[in-house]
Amino acid sequence: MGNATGVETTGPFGDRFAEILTEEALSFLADLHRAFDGRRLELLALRKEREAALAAGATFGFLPETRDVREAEWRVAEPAPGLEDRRVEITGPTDAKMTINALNSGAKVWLADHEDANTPLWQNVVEGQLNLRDAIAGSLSYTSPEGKRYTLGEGPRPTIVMRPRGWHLPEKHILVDGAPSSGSLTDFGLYFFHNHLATRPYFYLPKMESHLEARLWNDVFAFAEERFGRPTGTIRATVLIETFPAAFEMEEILYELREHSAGLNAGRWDYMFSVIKKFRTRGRDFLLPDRNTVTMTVPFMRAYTELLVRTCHKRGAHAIGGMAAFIPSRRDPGVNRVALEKVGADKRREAGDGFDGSWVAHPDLVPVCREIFDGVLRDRPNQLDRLREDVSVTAEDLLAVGATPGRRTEEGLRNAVSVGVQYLDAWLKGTGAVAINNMMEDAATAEISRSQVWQWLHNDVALDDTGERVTRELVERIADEELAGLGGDLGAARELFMEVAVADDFVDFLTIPAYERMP
Ligand SMILES: CC(=O)SCCNC(=O)CCNC(=O)[C@H](O)C(C)(C)COP(=O)(O)OP(=O)(O)OC[C@H]1O[C@@H](n2cnc3c(N)ncnc32)[C@H](O)[C@@H]1OP(=O)(O)O
Ligand SMILES: O=CC(=O)O
Ligand SMILES: [Mg+2]
Repeated sequence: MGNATGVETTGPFGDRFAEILTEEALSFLADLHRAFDGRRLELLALRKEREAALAAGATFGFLPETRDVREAEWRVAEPAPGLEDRRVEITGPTDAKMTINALNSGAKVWLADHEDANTPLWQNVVEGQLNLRDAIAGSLSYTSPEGKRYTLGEGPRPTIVMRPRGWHLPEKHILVDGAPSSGSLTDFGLYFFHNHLATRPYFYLPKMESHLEARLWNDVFAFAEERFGRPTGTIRATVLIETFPAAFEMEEILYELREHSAGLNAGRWDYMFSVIKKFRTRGRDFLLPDRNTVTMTVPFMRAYTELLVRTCHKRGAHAIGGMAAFIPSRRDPGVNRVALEKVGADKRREAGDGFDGSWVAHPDLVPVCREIFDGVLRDRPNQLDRLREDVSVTAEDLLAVGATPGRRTEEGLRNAVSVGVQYLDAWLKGTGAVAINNMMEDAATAEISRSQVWQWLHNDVALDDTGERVTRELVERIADEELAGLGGDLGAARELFMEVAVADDFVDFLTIPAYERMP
């Protein structure tokens, strides 16, 4: 294990961890920490201030102080090599099998996920970096417990875009000058350090809440490029617009990162979570119906994606669509047909709206996404030329949450509790993405489940079908009933779910108390 000054790494340590945690790599992480962690913590404190203002009655709007940025003429950097054509992007965690399957999937891009689809178990953090490094070197292979052998195929491989953790998460196994380091800087720093010469260092940036947070990432990138003598713009980043406040700062976020920008992505699941979270105490104007009925065509979601495409194309940036959660099945043709239909409809809407490409959760969904985008793009690599000047979205349109049609039902509540607990059980055991009821569940979708329960409970909601009030007792009773049929010991996951779904204090991210429970 490397021995950089002021850095302490704490176990457990696997066989090849020393190949990632070298003295030089840890010393780079320490430099990043010393240069940027103070600002990270200040920006997290600013989030709290904004949230307190919202609770006191404030709202979101386009910022008066950045009007100049919105009105000036500027464009982001030209699309970087390997990112010109992003018509189909597969996402997934970085364990060896998924890494190989994603790289053999035929997608144009692989989002290598250390975020929503990953439990940041120390082993996952370091082994993920090993797998990425080995995959980039072409040497990654894997044999499953059943004896199936996995190797990288000969065909063209997707461009790798790595997604580090969000600014809010610490990495408690790396202490710098006695303080836990940042999960974002750890994931970014290790990936950049080990791979910037072997491949193009591209990133997806999650869960940002302001252009000041984008400025911090931009400064981190400039620091890394300068430190290793790489030209400006070597690093590229696609920002997920997946928080409510960020939707009001899309132009500013692109502007801050303009030399490093690779566009924006519509991260629908965290966006929905953020909408619930930010206005959770503000009563009926922000109350959403059952999660599964909030589709991408309800007014406030439509406003957000339309504005995203228009904003990106005005600035020469790619607009990338999000994740339809339906998972295909190789065993059940009925489930498979429904997934292909639902995902197909979602991708058709995105391609028609001007998105340049979109996400899929599973290799069997790559063809449907590709065919739909092929049909719209034809021989063009993207549709940056579709300016969508017909789109006009106001702050009121983005805020029109209360206009969402639908009902709050007992079935919706049961689904939130059951799926939420099952997901947390998987997360605590080290798996950050799972299929439950043929739907992809990850940290973002679980956040919706638990925050929706919290919101209904704390806004005195009566269910539309039964008339029953949502109380702690009802949620506990539903948990008893739903979990009884599932088997296994779900006690730890249930306790965590109750902490984040019914306690009076709203926990910012469920991954924070969940991470505290990890070794
Ligand atoms: C809100 C957001 O942030 S969305 C982005 C984050 N979320 C994700 O990335 C989720 C990605 N998807 C997944 O993790 C998986 O598809 C799951 C967990 C939902 C379902 O996975 P499984 O239960 O393994 O599905 P299934 O059994 O149908 O998989 C069939 C094969 O495809 C592989 N596979 C499935 N999804 C993926 C993927 N995303 N990447 C690579 N390979 C995959 C499986 O490893 C399996 O391979 P095998 O036949 O060699 O064993
Ligand atoms: O990260 C994507 C999302 O939808 O959340
Ligand atoms: Mg997300």
